[in-house]
Amino acid sequence: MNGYLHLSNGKSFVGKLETALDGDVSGEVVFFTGMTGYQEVLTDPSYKQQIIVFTYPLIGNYGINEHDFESKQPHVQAVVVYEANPNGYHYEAKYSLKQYLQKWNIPLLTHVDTRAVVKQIRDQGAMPGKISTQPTATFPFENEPELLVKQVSVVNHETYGTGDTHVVLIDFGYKKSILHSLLKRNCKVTVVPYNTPFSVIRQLEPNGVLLSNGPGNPKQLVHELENIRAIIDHYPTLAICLGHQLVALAYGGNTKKLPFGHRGANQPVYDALKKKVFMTSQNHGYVVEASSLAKTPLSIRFTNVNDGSVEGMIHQMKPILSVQYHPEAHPGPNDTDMIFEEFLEMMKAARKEKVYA
Ligand SMILES: NC(=O)CC[C@H](N)C(=O)O
Repeated sequence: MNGYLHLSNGKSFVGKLETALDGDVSGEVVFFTGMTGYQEVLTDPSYKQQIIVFTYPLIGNYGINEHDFESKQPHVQAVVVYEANPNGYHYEAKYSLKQYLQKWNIPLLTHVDTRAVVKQIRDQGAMPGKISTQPTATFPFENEPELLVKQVSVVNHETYGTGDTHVVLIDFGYKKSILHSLLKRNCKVTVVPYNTPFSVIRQLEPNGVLLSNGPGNPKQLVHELENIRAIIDHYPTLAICLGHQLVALAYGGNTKKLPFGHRGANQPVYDALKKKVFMTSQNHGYVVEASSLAKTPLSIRFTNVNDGSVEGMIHQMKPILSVQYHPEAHPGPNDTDMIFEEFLEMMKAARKEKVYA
């Protein structure tokens, strides 16, 4: 049956609705440019409430397996592709793309002119949209403003691994591969809810803290900034994506929305420390405003080569490292794996000096 993607600027695109739709589905329409990695994208909690348009025209070739999930369930609101492979040609494939989405009641709209959709978003920015069986849509769309992080963060503490370096991972919607990047480096990790007070973190006696990625506008978390500031002031910190944006806000910097975001696996980033360009995996719609950092103790270390935006910061005095991109690289190139090594070094140095006990 026909289905429609309606954008809030009034443009509509027809396609074939492959899954059942109980009522219209709304979300922010964003695009992902990677040729592979759709399973990680579907299950990354940072995509919560977003309608994802894949720019590569054939998605689903290798199906969905049991290992590459970034969380226990998909978080995207709906999926728009040109062609969805009805099979999954891989010995580990457990479901086809359609079967997997059907299982979770997530709409799949195929045979949409995805190039035309992306042109709209690139010209006018990521915007609200709706998947519907009706050829016309009513405006305005009722959308968002609830706190998305609350919906994806853990409720209780969860402990993983038995390693000798203890990291508290503050969960704003973490990807499993971030946890795995720590576990494979002999860390013990305690995952805690996004709003865990500093006093509770202190009782856990971590060697370092990791502020995770997560969905939504970082400014939705203004009420948490004082607590986040107290935590990162006391422990070696690695902050990824939403976590990085929160570090900037906690020190008095500002964030703003990018016109159409960075979502893909080949975003070039310049490292001013190593004087090298790395290819990175990314998924974000907001960004730290470079000029807002002038009055903070933070300096820019990484910059996006395409648009010059801030991709990572270091604190001038404290062991705090933050990156806008995804060093865990799922999906994506492993160029920036060294970020986790640097985090381990920061924790080791702090232990030696006994600065942060
Ligand atoms: N992956 C993330 O953590 C995304 C951060 C934030 N939600 C953004 O879109 O910018």
